[in-house]
Amino acid sequence: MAKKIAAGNWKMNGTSASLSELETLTKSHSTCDCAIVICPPAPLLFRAANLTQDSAINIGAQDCHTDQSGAFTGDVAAHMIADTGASYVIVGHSERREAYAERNRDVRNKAEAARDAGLTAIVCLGESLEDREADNTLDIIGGQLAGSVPNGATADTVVIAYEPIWAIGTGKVPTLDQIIQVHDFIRGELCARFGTETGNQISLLYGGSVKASNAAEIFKAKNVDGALVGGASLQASDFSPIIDALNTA
Ligand SMILES: O=C(CO)COP(=O)(O)O
Repeated sequence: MAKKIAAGNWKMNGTSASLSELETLTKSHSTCDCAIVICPPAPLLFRAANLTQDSAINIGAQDCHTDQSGAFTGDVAAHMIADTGASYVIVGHSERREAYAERNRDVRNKAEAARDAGLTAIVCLGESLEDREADNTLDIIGGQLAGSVPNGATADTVVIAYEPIWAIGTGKVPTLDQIIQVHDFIRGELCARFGTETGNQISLLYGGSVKASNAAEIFKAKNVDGALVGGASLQASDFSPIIDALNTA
């Protein structure tokens, strides 16, 4: 059985004042059947990790570099993220694939760097609207999965997030059948590549316009082990009911 995970991606939102949202979450979810992960902007990682130490909340970064050190101005290495006390890192988010031309090979290298630093990589996959309309969704997802996930992946080193690009921040959500089709496909590919035991243990998250009002419905789907939430993770009052929906799913 895969671990259930409620993950929040704050993207480029939040300052030290936002740590109060984390404090609220820590208090309202002192115990939890699922893993809760909050990924704030890099400058908040250290304080966020300190604040949530010994709580049910885990902290993650939103990206890492492939190398350990060097002349990469502005970049952050995976072991530096681990050094803040964070335990997860998102890699290959569609916003980075697009804005920074990250290819599958880059994403895989980042996921390997994360693994080597002791972090769990949340590897993001997702098709564009154009891909979906051309009926290429499974081809695209299959290619991203094969190219972005390192060999020897385990449930401790990799989590997969399926985020259709057209559903991110748009309020548009795929039908349950569309989510199920892609998640079943990903599960099958993982089992074929890593064996049934490991393939079934790797958590598969859905992301794209998840809100308190639709979370319970999405979590009903087989092979949906949780969510990667953007906008609705910024306020504890919006994210808490999503965590509760996952807990009771
Ligand atoms: O990109 C996302 C999470 O990584 C999803 O963002 P929204 O939940 O704001 O659609």
